[in-house]
Amino acid sequence: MANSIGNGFNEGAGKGRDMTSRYLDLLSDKFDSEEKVVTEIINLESILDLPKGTEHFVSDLHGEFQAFQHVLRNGSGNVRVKIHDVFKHRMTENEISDFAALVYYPEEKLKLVKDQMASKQALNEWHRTKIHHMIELISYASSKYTRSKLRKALPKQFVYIIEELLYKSDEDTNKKSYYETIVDKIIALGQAEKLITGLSYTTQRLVVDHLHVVGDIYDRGPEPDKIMDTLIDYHSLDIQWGNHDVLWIGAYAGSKVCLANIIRICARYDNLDIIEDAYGINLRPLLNLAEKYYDDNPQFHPKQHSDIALPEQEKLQITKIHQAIAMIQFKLEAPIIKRRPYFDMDERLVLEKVDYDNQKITVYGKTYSLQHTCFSTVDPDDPTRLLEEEAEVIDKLLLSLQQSEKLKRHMNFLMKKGNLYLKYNGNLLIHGCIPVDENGDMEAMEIDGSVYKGRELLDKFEYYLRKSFSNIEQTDDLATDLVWYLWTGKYSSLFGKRAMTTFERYFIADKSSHKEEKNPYYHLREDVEMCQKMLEEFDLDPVSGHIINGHTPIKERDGENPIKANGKMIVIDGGFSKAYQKTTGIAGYTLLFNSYGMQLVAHQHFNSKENVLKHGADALSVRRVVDEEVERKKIKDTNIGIRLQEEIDMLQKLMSYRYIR
Ligand SMILES: O=P(O)(O)OC[C@H]1O[C@](O)(COP(=O)(O)O)[C@@H](O)[C@@H]1O
Ligand SMILES: [Mn+2]
Repeated sequence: MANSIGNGFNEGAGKGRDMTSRYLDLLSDKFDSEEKVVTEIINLESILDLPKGTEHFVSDLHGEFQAFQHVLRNGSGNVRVKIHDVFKHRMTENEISDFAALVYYPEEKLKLVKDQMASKQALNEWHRTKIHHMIELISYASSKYTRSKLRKALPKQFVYIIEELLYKSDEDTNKKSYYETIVDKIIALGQAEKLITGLSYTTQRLVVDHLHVVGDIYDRGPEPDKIMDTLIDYHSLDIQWGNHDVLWIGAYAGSKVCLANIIRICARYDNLDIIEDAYGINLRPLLNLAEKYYDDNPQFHPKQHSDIALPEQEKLQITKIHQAIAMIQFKLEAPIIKRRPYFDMDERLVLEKVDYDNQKITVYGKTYSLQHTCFSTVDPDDPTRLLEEEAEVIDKLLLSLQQSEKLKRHMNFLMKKGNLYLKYNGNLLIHGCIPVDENGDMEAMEIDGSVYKGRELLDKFEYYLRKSFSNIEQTDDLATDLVWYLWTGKYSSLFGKRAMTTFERYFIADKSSHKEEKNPYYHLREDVEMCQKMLEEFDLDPVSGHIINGHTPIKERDGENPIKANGKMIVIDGGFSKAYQKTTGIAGYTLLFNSYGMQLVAHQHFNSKENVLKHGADALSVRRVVDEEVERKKIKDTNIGIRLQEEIDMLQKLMSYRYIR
């Protein structure tokens, strides 16, 4: 379940005492002398006193790898801030930007400079200066870390050399030429570029200690797989699943309806490459079915994501696939709704509500005409029955999906690092919401004969999601159905709306039918007391804690404020997703939480990599202080601090148990 830290030792009970001495015996294998115990205690105690590391929060990445990696490489502007701190009296703003660009994209920048330099000698000189600047920058950026932590962040092949340069002593006199020789030799041996590249990545790593991804890595954008690969390599992170992420987890875990959804969304956003090329899933059977039953249909044209128009033939093919998989999805929803009455989704039995003779539908008590229908595989007498071909196609797709090694790796990582919510350093991180009613009371949901609400309900959801993931051959058990419920159900903490109107959005012109009513959480979260109540529900301190949400794009353009309830609630979905930037008016929010407090960063737009390289780094992110710490926060005030303190307590016990008689 979501994190909680406890030492697991019960001093009072006899059994606990046995456990403790067994643990201490084990511990004494590692710390087999008094000196080793003492050294470790001193080491841990001094770590507790260091300033807390910087946490970096991002959310709603939606497959936008380029924008994401830019934010990651510049630490939401943090790299530039550090460069500015060190070099403001020695460099112009342009030089600072240029140096920042080198730190973000060292390989490309080095190549660019090499191509521009007039002579080898000039290039060597440039390398020499940059090495010195990098060492200075790293020395500053690492000042709140232990030496051992810094060592882990250094490029392996150069650790010894860099440490010599970092911990210079006696520079003015005896060793001056020694340090100069080191740098000269690096250049002479052709290692300068490698070293500068390594130092750049070290800097990127030092400015952010820990990353939180508050959900929605997948869907809409073109490269979620590259985001996943980047996250897998990242030094320290956690993930709070978004509704789109659980849709992918659900598909991998055996939910055919989740699978139909992910393919439908990929078709809708012209991203079928993710399915076919990135994950190697064979779409041929689906294409054959689509060609047989469907034609052009403007409602199912893919959304363009680049300025280059799609070739007509390709567009037509995607349009057909889009319809084929959407109809399979609507059919697959029906049996789940029927076998799980407590999902309370009868209104979503849409295919059964259609009047096929008159092309009309009655939903939520209102009758609408249908347009652009594509019901050629629907039997009006049994509208939700899959054709044999459709059943075969979805089975084949599932088989192919579950055999994708890359997807397996990515989904395993999502499960390993992910939770439905996370309590971290006193804050509650959650993608969507905590379902509440208009009075602000936790909403209850029945699952399998028992009723759950608030934190208990979320824990139950996570329990079933993990269960489904560990039985991927099960396709219609409760656990698998509940993963789909998390995507679209009324009391889902990830969806946060009463119903998803996908069918209406495709087939009904009247936009009032498209509206998706939000959970009252979304207006109640403006209220300080309500936020405090929710923090208490999760055993967090209502005074110092914050809730950090993603999921709902903040319409900055319309004056909406991402900082709500006096700073208790921070919503960081600003629209990495290009598809949503029109609505939000900005290009994404990120949040930084360092030892001085919390700052929200609003990114005005993400410069393309090429632009950053040619014209220097973008200075366009705007920072807003959310909360300032009265006293600088130290590691001892954090989650990690609590764990370290427990280790110290244990070592102290070991001292008296073993060594002090
Ligand atoms: O913009 P699209 O592609 O029609 O998607 C709309 C759908 O996405 C959702 O907003 C869910 O996605 P988000 O988590 O990104 O909001 C649904 O509620 C809605 O039906
Ligand atoms: Mn979302």
